[in-house]
Amino acid sequence: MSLRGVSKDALVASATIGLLLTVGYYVGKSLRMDIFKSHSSSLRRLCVLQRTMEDELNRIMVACEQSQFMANLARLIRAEKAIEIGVYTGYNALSIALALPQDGRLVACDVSEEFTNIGKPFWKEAGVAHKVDLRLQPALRTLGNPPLRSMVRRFQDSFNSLGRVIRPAEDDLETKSIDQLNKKLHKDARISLSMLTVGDGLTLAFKL
Ligand SMILES: C[S@@+](CC[C@H](N)C(=O)[O-])C[C@H]1O[C@@H](n2cnc3c(N)ncnc32)[C@H](O)[C@@H]1O
Repeated sequence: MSLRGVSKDALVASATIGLLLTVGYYVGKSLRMDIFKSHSSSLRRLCVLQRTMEDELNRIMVACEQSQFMANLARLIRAEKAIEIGVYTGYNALSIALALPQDGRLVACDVSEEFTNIGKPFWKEAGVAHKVDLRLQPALRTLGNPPLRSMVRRFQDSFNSLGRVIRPAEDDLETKSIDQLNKKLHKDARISLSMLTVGDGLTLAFKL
């Protein structure tokens, strides 16, 4: 049989090719969108990194591999809420916010508008600004808020302070505080503890 001189086989073949091309177009489009999204978030992180490197205090920034690891942990436990204590230019805040779901929430605590203003525009560009609840006041005040206390299930903190914590100097209050925290955590039977020598040190404390 033929339709206006075109054979049935030719019609089936052209319809199949048309279908394949349409499916291919949409699959390709969605793959390109995923690749674009992932490139775009890496690019935003790079922008924050670049801007941070221009700051004279840049050595206080989180190590990139530490931030990447924490963001992957957040993905692994499917975290929906997180707290960043000490935002600086917001590199880690951006990594964690990207790892949270669209309706996730990151309470970001810092005392410096000057520091946080450096990275803030990139949270917006990366499409995660709506997840970040920046609180510009001492973190103790923010965390004293009861609803936030219940958010603290698992937490990370820097523990090593560039190795000084092994033998803190008498007048080094900051390092002594980290040393005391480590000792306290070590004795705490309510948590399972893990310490990693990544960046300036990473303590993982999982509430049992
Ligand atoms: C080591 S940096 C944080 C690095 C940051 N997490 C990152 O992604 O690069 C410490 C930050 O803690 C902030 N800070 C110091 N005292 C604070 C306090 N009492 N409450 C909240 N933030 C504080 C400082 O302004 C600084 O930005």
